[in-house]
Amino acid sequence: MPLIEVADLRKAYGGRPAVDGVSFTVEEGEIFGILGPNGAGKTTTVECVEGLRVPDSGRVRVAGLDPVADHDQVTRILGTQLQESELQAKLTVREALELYSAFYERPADWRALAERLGLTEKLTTRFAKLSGGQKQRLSIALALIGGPRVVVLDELTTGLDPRARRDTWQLIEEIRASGVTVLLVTHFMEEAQRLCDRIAVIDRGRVAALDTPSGLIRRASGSTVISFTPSRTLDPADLAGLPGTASISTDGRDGRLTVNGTDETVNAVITLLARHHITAHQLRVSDATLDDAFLDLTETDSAPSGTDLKGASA
Ligand SMILES: Nc1ncnc2c1ncn2[C@@H]1O[C@H](COP(=O)(O)OP(=O)(O)OP(=O)(O)O)[C@@H](O)[C@H]1O
Repeated sequence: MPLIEVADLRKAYGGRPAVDGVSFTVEEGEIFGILGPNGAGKTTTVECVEGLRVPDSGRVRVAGLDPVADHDQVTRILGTQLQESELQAKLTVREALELYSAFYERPADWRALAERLGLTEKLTTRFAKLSGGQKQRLSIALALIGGPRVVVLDELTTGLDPRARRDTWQLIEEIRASGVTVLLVTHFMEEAQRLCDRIAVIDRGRVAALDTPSGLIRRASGSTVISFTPSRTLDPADLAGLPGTASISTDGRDGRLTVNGTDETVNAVITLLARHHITAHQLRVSDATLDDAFLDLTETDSAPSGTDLKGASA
């Protein structure tokens, strides 16, 4: 039995569907990612899983339990991240850990959790004085304090600097290694690609694709990226007809061409260049990234380019 089951979930606000028939399952031990542009319905979906919102229709189960009807039991299985507004600014780290421990019959040892999350030095620091990364680590500690089987982490690394983000990724991997399943909502492609076993790409309230990161990349058209600066002008139309070509873009500054295609396209591009006696300067052939797949799988007007979709669209 999957640990989380969501089937044909629907939720509308004021008649406007936010989640419009979402289905997925999360197996025990997975890091399962929910990825999508702003307003796609990610938070609404996970809040239905957490029992914080009541679905209009569809089925949601956590370890076979209904998150709304069996809310108390579900909170013992599912750890949720703290919202910043939930903690008093003057509360110290130690007080927060003790307070949250008191919510559970058999809480985890908060001292060990604090040690594992690098918070031991900060036990007497007030919440308001913690850095962004420390607040996130405290939020993870509080999500784990009830000894959950699954933890929901929503936009965990948004606003963190690259080092704090990488530290948090390591923590997420350690959480999974300790046997806790992770449901991760993220805007960051690199994060999803590095951490998740499987990803549901949600777009406009629906699952646009559900696969492993590499499966999503393969599925998107143009899984091989060829880029080069031609020694003289090359008409992109000549490239468009080559086998496997999915898209072509030109950098207006230096005329560098980028072709998304297949392995077959690589050979065809090289043959074409040779035939026209054109040298390809700084020729690079690489695999497409999850970024490329994401843009291909989601509607273009809601999917700005770049790795930080939230930042890019703000
Ligand atoms: N309480 C609410 N009342 C009315 N509309 C809402 C409410 N919560 C969410 N919405 C709308 O539902 C849609 C989906 O929102 P949701 O927060 O689930 O998306 P999201 O994918 O998590 O977005 P983001 O990445 O921007 O956080 C959006 O159009 C949003 O404006």
